[in-house]
Amino acid sequence: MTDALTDNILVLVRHGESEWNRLNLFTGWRNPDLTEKGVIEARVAGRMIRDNGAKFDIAFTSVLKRAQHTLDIILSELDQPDVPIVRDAALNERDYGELSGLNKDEARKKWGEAQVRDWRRSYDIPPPGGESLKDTLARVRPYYDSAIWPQITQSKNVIIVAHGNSLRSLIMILEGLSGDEILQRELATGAPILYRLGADGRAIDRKDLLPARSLAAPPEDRIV
Ligand SMILES: O=C(O)[C@@H](CO)OP(=O)(O)O
Repeated sequence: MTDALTDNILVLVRHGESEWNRLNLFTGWRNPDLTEKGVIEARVAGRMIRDNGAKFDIAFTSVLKRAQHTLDIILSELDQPDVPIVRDAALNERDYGELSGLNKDEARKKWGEAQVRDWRRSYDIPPPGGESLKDTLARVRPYYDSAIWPQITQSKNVIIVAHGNSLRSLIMILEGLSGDEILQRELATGAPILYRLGADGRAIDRKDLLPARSLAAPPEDRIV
């Protein structure tokens, strides 16, 4: 890991806590906004990124409110409100299909712990009518290659604010991880990950900016 920030900086941030994270509901493509805690997490994320000296040329996010709102707050904390923003459904959370809007504990009671775990954290088992992580990667990868990577090759600094599973897909691409390897990684809400990338598009180093205890909430409260 190096402290110096040079060209080809890519920052990933999962949105702050949403209303449905708080209610423990499967969310997917549904569109709840941030809670007050989520707004604070986004502000803290912006300050952590600012303290690391990152300046951005372009931002990418999904078409969902919780990610867009988080990005707006981060850019305002960075005092860079004019950074161009590209919004695309390719960066949306994986579609949870028929589970969308259901309570996660109720779902465990109905279908059993193992089945729900397979839907949530297997690589290639989709929930009924929804997308697996493999399906999500299949739409994130071409978008990364055609829209995001060309910006990075022009030495643009890029920030992406998205969702647990679209970000897992990006991390697989950046770190060259397998489906099994990525499933060990839980992404906390509002926790920025800063990458410096090499010419092959792979990460040269990674810095996780969320300290063990943040002003907003300890990381273990943010795994939802
Ligand atoms: O509900 C969702 O859309 C996601 C992210 O919160 O949940 P999970 O962690 O089960 O993939």
